[in-house]
Amino acid sequence: MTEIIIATKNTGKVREFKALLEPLGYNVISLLDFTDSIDVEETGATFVENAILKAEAIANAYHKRTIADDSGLEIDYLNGEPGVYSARYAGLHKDDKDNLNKVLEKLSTVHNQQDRTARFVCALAISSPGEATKTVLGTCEGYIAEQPSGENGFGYDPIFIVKEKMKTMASLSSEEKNNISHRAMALKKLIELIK
Ligand SMILES: O=c1[nH]c(=O)c2ncn([C@@H]3O[C@H](COP(=O)(O)OP(=O)(O)OP(=O)(O)O)[C@@H](O)[C@H]3O)c2[nH]1
Ligand SMILES: [Mg+2]
Repeated sequence: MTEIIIATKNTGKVREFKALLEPLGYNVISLLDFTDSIDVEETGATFVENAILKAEAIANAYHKRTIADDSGLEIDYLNGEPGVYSARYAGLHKDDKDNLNKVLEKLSTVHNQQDRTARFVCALAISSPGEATKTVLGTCEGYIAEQPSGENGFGYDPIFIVKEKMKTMASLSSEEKNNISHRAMALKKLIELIK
């Protein structure tokens, strides 16, 4: 089995990467498997810049092939917010519920669905010792719901209505999400690039 590090501490992401990569023969390890893992500051202005920062820092620290994911939600009415600040939108304590409530609050006067358009974006960077870093981008279009629904997924999934399904991401099964998500789209491109 080919071992690959996913440079994340986000349990939702780890679960999805395992489901997507293990059937292809990859042994997925994440920063949750290291007791001494380093924290990489996300100082980039874009998802791609942050994914590169995380992938290169972890590949250099552990001398192994590493994929990093920087992702988030872009809401058109809010000029692209929360964007790269998605994880820490309501503060550095990084609470999913507080983050999605802040979004609902900011859109509380906007009732026309056409004014609530949004997309999930996922940038992946892959860094291997001695090789140039490669990046890809995946997106998933939708709308912000007026209230949360669904129990699956993580983050903003309960308030993100997937355009293709007209259901919230959190109402989809993990198999359905992993067929259409921003992360799945990006990973498909990355696998083409590295195989
Ligand atoms: O509902 C969601 N479904 C998704 O599929 C999804 N993907 C990303 N996000 C949001 O965007 C932040 C990423 O920020 P992020 O890339 O910096 O990750 P993170 O800080 O959570 O972990 P790490 O990978 O940096 O260790 C996350 O925390 C979430 O709030 C998602 N929300
Ligand atoms: Mg982060």
